[in-house]
Amino acid sequence: MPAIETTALTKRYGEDILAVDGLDLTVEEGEIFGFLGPNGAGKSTTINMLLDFVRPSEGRATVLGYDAQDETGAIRERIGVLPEGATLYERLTAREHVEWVADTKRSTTDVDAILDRVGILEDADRAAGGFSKGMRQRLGLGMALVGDPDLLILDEPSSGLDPNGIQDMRQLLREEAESGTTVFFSSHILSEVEAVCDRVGIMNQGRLVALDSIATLRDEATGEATIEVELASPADPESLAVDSIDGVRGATVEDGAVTAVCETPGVKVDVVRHLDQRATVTDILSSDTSLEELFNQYTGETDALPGDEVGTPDDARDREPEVIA
Ligand SMILES: Nc1ncnc2c1ncn2[C@@H]1O[C@H](COP(=O)(O)OP(=O)(O)OP(=O)(O)O)[C@@H](O)[C@H]1O
Repeated sequence: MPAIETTALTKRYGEDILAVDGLDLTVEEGEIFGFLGPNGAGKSTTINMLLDFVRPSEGRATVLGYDAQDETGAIRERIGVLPEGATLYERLTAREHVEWVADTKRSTTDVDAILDRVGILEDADRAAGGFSKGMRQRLGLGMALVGDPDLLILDEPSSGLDPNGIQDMRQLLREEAESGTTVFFSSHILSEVEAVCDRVGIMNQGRLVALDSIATLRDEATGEATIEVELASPADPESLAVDSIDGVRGATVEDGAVTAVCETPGVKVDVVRHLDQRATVTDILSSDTSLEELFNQYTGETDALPGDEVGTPDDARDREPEVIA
């Protein structure tokens, strides 16, 4: 049974806004799934439909096998949720917040252990009203962990966290997944999800434009890679003949520095071997498609767009103007 399954899930706001456009998505049990997309892509709206905070215009969704609209009680008991901008009660302490969720879920969870896991045990008896953004986020995450949920749904979980907090959060998500919990979380930063996710889905303008592991998405992207090789002494470009290497799109030789643009990252090794036979290589600098470039390719920010079975950014860009960004 998939942890989450949506079928043609659609949400319109009024006549003009198509926030989620026929989403078909399956998240398997035990996965850490990153739900990516730029601002306004439809991530929160999708999550809100899974949680029945928002009713779909069309289509349906199941969560842990239950209908997301008709069986919300059964779902709530088994999931943990960190909604976007989680609301806290200013006068309640951190401990009282977690206890309150435990009561609602009829869970005998160890409240202190949870507060410790999210790094706010020392502040357990302070009112949440005085908490920083990061502490609020940690508390929200703690509330989501109550009752050892089978599925965690987290909307932008690292929002407001400092680098240490982001690191702690990643660790916590990994631990949860190791214990069998499915983790579904949204983010608009690709590098943030790369460290923890098994698969990612990239949303753009309400549609899923990519769905795979980041490694595969990288392969499907342009794959272009650049290598710079420093030689011990200036060399004659003709004698180096870097252009003649299979898979090299273009090369420049300036004094002792050779720069080659390769069709795929694998060609970089051929360039180094080739040069090493003709000159003395003293240094190598290499770069692949950056995560940001990759993300931009899928969300239509550049001209070089990778194809994808699920849909392409071209489709997204070509749609009718009533579809908002
Ligand atoms: N209640 C609403 N009424 C009208 N439009 C809405 C409403 N909620 C969301 N939208 C619109 O739907 C689109 C998708 O928004 P959504 O919040 O789902 O995007 P997102 O991917 O979560 O973005 P972000 O990363 O900024 O949180 C946006 O254009 C947004 O303005």
